[in-house]
Amino acid sequence: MTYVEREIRHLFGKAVHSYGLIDDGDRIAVAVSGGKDSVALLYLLKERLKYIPISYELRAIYIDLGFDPLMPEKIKDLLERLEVPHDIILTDYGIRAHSPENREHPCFLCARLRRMTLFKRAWETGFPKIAFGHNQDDFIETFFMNICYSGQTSAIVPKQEFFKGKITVIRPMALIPSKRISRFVETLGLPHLENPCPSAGKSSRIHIRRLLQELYKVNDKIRGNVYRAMSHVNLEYLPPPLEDGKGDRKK
Ligand SMILES: Nc1ncnc2c1ncn2[C@@H]1O[C@H](COP(=O)(O)OP(=O)(O)OP(=O)(O)O)[C@@H](O)[C@H]1O
Repeated sequence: MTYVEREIRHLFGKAVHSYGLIDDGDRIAVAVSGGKDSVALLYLLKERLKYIPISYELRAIYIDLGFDPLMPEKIKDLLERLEVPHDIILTDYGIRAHSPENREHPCFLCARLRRMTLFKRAWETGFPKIAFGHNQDDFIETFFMNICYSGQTSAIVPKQEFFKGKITVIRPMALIPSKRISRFVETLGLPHLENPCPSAGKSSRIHIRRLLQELYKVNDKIRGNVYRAMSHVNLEYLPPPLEDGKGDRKK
């Protein structure tokens, strides 16, 4: 086994255990876009079943966004090669998000519609736990995006409940940097597809990504430190909200 394979399996297992992501008997819908992250996620979730004492059921869900008519067939082929039962849902969300009818950023509308459809299908098919392929860089970039563009300290989380616990979202790739996933996918020769979205690689996230890459070049500990900083918050050394009026943080 290569170093990257060992490393990825270790980080994946660490996230699953530390954040309590998977229970015996879970029925997990895996949100698969066909990109490297979600393909690696599906592969790792399936592979783990062979050597862990608990069991769970997997079902992949792909939401086609209407950009490329060949995509659904390509995804079907990919999911058949990975031997995972799947649902392919055809929509025009990507096209609608890029049409003049939409006044907001295409990514906002598209992501919202995609998520709603994913939740609905997962719930209807009896797979109330949904796994997403967000990697460690996605966590960090979202953290900086929210600070820079929304003025709030928040990010995405490894485990989150919706609708009073009816749906649980998990992100088992939380501790794995994007580049390591690419290396893993290439080493194992896992099938994956390019994202056909015209906005892919054009969002304001790219500026943040470039900035962070520069920082990581200076010191490779920065990535891990930023990730840790998201769960080590010292509120006493952060200014209270201005609207509070008393200079105190509400208890
Ligand atoms: N069209 C889709 N259908 C189903 N799930 C999706 C789709 N697009 C994205 N997802 C899910 O949302 C996660 C984050 O989406 P994002 O657009 O940030 O993809 P990404 O970082 O390029 O990941 P990937 O390499 O898996 O495409 C994906 O890893 C996947 O789990």
